[in-house]
Amino acid sequence: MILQTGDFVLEDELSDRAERRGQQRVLRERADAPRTRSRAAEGTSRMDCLSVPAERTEGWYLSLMAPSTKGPKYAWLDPSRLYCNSQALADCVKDLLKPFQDEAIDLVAGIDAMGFILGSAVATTLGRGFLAIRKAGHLCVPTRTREYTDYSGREKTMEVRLDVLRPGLRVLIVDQWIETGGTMKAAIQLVEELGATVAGVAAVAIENSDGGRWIKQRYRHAHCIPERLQEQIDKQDLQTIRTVSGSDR
Ligand SMILES: O=P(O)(O)OC[C@H]1O[C@H](OP(=O)(O)OP(=O)(O)O)[C@H](O)[C@@H]1O
Ligand SMILES: Nc1ncnc2[nH]cnc12
Repeated sequence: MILQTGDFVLEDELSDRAERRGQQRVLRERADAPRTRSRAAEGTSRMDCLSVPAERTEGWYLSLMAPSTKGPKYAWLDPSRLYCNSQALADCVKDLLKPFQDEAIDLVAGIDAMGFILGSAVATTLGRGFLAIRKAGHLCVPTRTREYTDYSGREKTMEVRLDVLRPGLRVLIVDQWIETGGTMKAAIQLVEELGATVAGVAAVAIENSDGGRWIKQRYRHAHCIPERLQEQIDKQDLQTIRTVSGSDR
């Protein structure tokens, strides 16, 4: 299968990650793409990451995500580009908070690393504090740790300090993305093992993987993917990152 996104095509190609998912996409420059611009230059001229459309349709800011040009060992999209746009970040946070309007939340926990950005924006908007759930090896205080495996297939460890979470505390856990769900599931376990309650889970996207569904079935959750795009996210096949909002900006 070949999908076109502006001057790039996404081609099927074999790899470890592809074998796990049964398919693979790698960005390649289109043969008919203008030759005068470098890929990096194309990335910046393709879409001004600071501009805001006159009409902000549902999920408009998703078009600001940059696709991976680095291959299967990397996350397939990079939402960090949408955080550069203050309106996009504000709208993303607003969307993530919609399901929690009537929910008591005492604290927002964000997962290392990109979950810190979104999580702290959510916490500030909500007027709550922020707890960092860290990849192991950084906290210089007593912690509880948990092993997990994420989309990369690698075994990892995350940890949280022991002196914040306690029974009765309602926590919203935020991360950038849920792919296999391994990372979020480990964070949920840490929060619950320390006696606190998971009030909900929020991420830019929650893929309908086994782990993603496990989370969706058990916890109040929020994400930013309009229903019509969820299938493309699940197939890791977002057909156009430039025009998801309906406007070719
Ligand atoms: O659902 P999973 O398969 O467990 O994957 C989800 C995790 O992967 C990404 O982080 P990543 O480790 O790629 O990058 P980061 O440390 O920069 O946030 C994402 O932000 C989640 O934390
Ligand atoms: N940021 C991300 N984008 C796409 N897929 C991911 N899987 C894990 N993190 C991801």
